[in-house]
Amino acid sequence: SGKSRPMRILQYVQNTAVQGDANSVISAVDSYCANVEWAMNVGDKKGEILDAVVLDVRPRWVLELGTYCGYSTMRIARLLPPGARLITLEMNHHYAQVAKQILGHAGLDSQVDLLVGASSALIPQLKKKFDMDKFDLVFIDHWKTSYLPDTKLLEECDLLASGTVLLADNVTCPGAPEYLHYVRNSPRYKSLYFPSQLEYLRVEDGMEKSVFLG
Ligand SMILES: Nc1ncnc2c1ncn2CCCCCNC(=O)c1cc(-c2ccc(F)cc2)cc(O)c1O
Ligand SMILES: [Mg+2]
Repeated sequence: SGKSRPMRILQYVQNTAVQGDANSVISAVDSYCANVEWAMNVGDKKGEILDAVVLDVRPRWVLELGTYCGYSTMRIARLLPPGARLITLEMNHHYAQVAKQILGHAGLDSQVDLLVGASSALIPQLKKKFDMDKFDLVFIDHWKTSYLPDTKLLEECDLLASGTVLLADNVTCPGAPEYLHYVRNSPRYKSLYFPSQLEYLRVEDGMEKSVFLG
């Protein structure tokens, strides 16, 4: 039942996870997608790399590009210091609707602002909309061909400070070759590859952590 894959994930979460317990919601999504049907969440293996980066950065302002069902949104939001904010951008209204409900089940909706629209249209509005200046952490997980143009847009909009961390999912599979070439060759970034596996599968993937040098 459930018309779409995100809807089926939401129903499984509502039927099995403990309301208000983010870790039980994360585990429910992982067990559904590992055992019932695959979905493009960052997953539990790469999720541990994401967790480690969030804990190391202790960010006040976080931007996520590509929400999907809100899985990585939850992983980030549950580790934020008090008063920190996570802004997540999702193109697809249906995905955004499901993500809102999954975040609500986890009790994490107060730290998260979910905007629906194209990242290229929304990024230039963020400073004014949220009265903020720079992001401390950006998690990039949307269209793989948008990684590079949106990184350049973040630079142009003066949303990156010296020390801002960009963490990009899927740089090996499906791959983001132009993005990788840019962050690995630009003198404005210090880049490091974290090898891992594609979510729920024995396929190589990895995440690229790139620190903006200003
Ligand atoms: N606000 C915005 N602006 C622009 N684009 C926006 C957006 N909001 C959303 N999108 C559009 C993102 C659509 C989903 C992006 N993610 C992916 O496409 C993705 C694909 C795989 C995959 C791997 C192996 C396979 F065989 C098949 C698929 C794995 C992943 O971890 C992925 O993140
Ligand atoms: Mg991904």
